[in-house]
Amino acid sequence: MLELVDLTHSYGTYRAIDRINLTVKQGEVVCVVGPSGCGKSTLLRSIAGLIKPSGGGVLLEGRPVESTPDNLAVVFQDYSRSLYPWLSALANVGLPLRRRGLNRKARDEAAMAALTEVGLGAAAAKFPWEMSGGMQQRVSIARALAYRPSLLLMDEPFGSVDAQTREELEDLVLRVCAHHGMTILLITHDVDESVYVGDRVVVLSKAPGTVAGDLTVDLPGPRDQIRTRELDAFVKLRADVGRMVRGMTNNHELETR
Ligand SMILES: Nc1ncnc2c1ncn2[C@@H]1O[C@H](COP(=O)(O)OP(=O)(O)OP(=O)(O)O)[C@@H](O)[C@H]1O
Repeated sequence: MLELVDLTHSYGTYRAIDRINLTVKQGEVVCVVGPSGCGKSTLLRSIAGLIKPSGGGVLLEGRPVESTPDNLAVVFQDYSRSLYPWLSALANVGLPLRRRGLNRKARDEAAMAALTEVGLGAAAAKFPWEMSGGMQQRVSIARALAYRPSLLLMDEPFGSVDAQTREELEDLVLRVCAHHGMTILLITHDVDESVYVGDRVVVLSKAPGTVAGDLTVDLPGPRDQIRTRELDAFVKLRADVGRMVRGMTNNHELETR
């Protein structure tokens, strides 16, 4: 459903990402990890049509991405800048649904259902400044989920919330996306999270970022925060991804080990 072909981007003379080739299947959860500054956010912004790549291209459901596609939603790490402070949680979640052509009543119903799904049904009338950071990020996630995109892009979505909220949100996103058959591309610097959340982990090399590794996460589902992380297979995968991020190994070496 998503295809990146030789995707390259430079800021002036500085090359941030270099000939990234990647195919993501419908319904897959793909995590992208890599060292700081390797171009993860540049990659996500190119897929979202927020920047025009200097080379190569992005195909979403067979169509070239030239501006932000309709069938896509993005969740950023910085929730404080992604919600409108003058709108209630309900109105923030309902706003993008105008693009779906829904009337006010249908928008409010869908927004309320999404807020309930993230545990914020009782806070629908609150404004962002009346909510904690974790609650605001839940609202951002509810907004993306309510929109029912075919592709959900997430850039460090759980990076600014406390550890317990983070675990709850990881499980929530996995559950809702699996239920609605959404495809997820999630960027994180957290190796542990990438293995817990992903069906696949794509590792970018240090700058300019290119695909250094692509690992299938063959762990039983549904994932469980305690039991999954105890599995020998989880511990091994986490070590493999950790080595790849540090440039100590690659796919070929892992396959021939
Ligand atoms: N708008 C911009 N103009 C110039 N350089 C930029 C711009 N955005 C990013 N860069 C540079 O491109 C490189 C890649 O940045 P990017 O934010 O994509 O990396 P990242 O892997 O997401 O980083 P981090 O893990 O630290 O968030 C960095 O060296 C950064 O300084």
